[in-house]
Amino acid sequence: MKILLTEQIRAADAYTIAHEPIASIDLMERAATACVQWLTTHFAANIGFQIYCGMGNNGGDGLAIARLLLQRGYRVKCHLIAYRDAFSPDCETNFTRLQSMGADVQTIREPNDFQTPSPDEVAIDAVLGTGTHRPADGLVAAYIAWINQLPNIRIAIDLPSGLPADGPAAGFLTVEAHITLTFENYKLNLLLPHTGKYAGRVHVLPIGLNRSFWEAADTPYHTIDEALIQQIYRPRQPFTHKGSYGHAVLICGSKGKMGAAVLATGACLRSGAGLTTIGVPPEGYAILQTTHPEALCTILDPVCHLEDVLGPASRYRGLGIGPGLGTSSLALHHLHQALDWYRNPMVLDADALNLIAQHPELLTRIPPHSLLTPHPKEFERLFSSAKSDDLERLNLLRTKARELQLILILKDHHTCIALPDGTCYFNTTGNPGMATGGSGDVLTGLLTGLLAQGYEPWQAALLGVYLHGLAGDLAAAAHSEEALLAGDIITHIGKAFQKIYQSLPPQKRYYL
Ligand SMILES: NC(=O)C1=CN([C@@H]2O[C@H](COP(=O)(O)OP(=O)(O)OC[C@H]3O[C@@H](n4cnc5c(N)ncnc54)[C@H](OP(=O)(O)O)[C@@H]3O)[C@@H](O)[C@H]2O)[C@@H](O)CC1
Ligand SMILES: Nc1ncnc2c1ncn2[C@@H]1O[C@H](COP(=O)(O)OP(=O)(O)O)[C@@H](O)[C@H]1O
Ligand SMILES: [K+]
Repeated sequence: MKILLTEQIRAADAYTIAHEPIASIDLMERAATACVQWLTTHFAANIGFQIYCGMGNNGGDGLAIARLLLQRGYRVKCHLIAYRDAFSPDCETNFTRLQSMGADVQTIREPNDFQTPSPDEVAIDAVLGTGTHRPADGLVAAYIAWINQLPNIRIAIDLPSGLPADGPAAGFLTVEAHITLTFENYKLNLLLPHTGKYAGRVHVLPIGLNRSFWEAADTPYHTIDEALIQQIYRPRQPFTHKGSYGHAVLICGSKGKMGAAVLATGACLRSGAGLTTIGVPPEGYAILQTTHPEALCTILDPVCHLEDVLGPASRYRGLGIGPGLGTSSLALHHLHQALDWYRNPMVLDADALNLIAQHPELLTRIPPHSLLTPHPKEFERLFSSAKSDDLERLNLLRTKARELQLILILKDHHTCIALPDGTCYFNTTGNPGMATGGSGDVLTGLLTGLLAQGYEPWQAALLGVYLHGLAGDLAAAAHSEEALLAGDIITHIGKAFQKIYQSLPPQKRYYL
């Protein structure tokens, strides 16, 4: 789904109002209703809400939420942060509607007016949304500093107040939300690490903005959604055999790091690849043969040529190299060999990327449309000009993907996939439980196995990253985020495939 920038969101809003037809006040009511539905599903009727509203449309949402919660019998106290003189028209309408119910709205004109709520009440932040275009100051800044020090749960509406939807945000004082209920789709700054951290857990609430406008909007940024995955994913067909699903080869592992090879192999096997061969150092042979009897195993010694031990490259449809490989001269030898032998799109991860960072001349030898899966540190090593600024790094990612004709997968909470045509896809599956050693090795195995099955490299990237996060979410649901192990992600790949399958429209569900 496309990620629209602030001006486009405003235009989508206006287009929906003109073409649906729906009045802007009714669109606000839809947004507030979606929030109230979420809130009443997650909070029992004895919970009290303190709602902090601004004077623009974000504030209008807050006032409408207050009215709808009151109508459902919740305890609600509403506060108007009077940081300017005039309401936006829809905000004023909702202010009047709330007052006409006899609701008490406290007007806050200066910092001394803030009243400390009871700690068990939920604070709703509806002061600023997508209208934010400058750092908060005055009363708004005082509100943000005040609310951030409360022990209460903070739920932001659309955006944490103070955070612009996109564009630079360094030095912007921002509400630190625990939960953000955002409308229609993610805003760019919710997906980037230095700004997204203010949003807490993000839930996207559809409010039915006009689809034809959305689809026509021009933006390089997308989120990977279920609809896109449904187009990519191909269920297996009956009259097929292991040769139909390709032969994957993994070159991984070194002494003390065979776990990475074991994890990558396990994920590759679970991806659905027809055959998986793993090339390991001599000391890894017994380990791999024991842990994964389903995989073929070949010893790669210091003098071997891949052609001699693995046969012609044309036998394979996917190659993954890097997890646990180390950066020794032997590892470098294997990387050179892989680049000479296998001339099709491959997956490069971990130590393969560290070796390339040490020998940048190798970058131009990588087959076009290969998948590189750096985490932020590896990305920085690869492209030393990488900055810590999120937007600069995002631009660099896109530039390098275009320049080198590679698929760059920058792993993070919202992994970002930059394609050679300059488009970017952010993943929305996955959770912090996956911040544990070996999760990335699992991704490499999955991606290699999908390439082997004949998915186009961009399809393998999007499906693999989504599936990896989904398996991680299912694993976290089973084990908790804390106790999640990389191996649990592999165990849940099957359930993740089933979930994708079950989401398909009936005409694409060939088996039950
Ligand atoms: N399109 C949708 O999907 C729908 C959107 N809806 C809702 O509308 C929200 C956007 O509302 P909005 O445009 O009225 O802006 P909002 O964020 O309320 O700010 C108000 C004004 O504050 C000002 N201002 C800016 N920065 C500031 C600062 N740092 N400190 C102080 N003031 C600052 C600035 O005014 P200016 O300074 O330019 O005069 C700005 O115009 C959106 O987030 C969503 O909640 C839904 O109701 C319906 C569907
Ligand atoms: N907080 C998080 N939220 C979602 N996914 C995460 C989070 N932390 C890590 N991950 C995912 O886990 C994987 C970690 O990869 P990596 O750092 O290479 O691990 P390793 O080298 O230990 O295998 C990536 O796919 C990343 O997106
Ligand atoms: K807000």
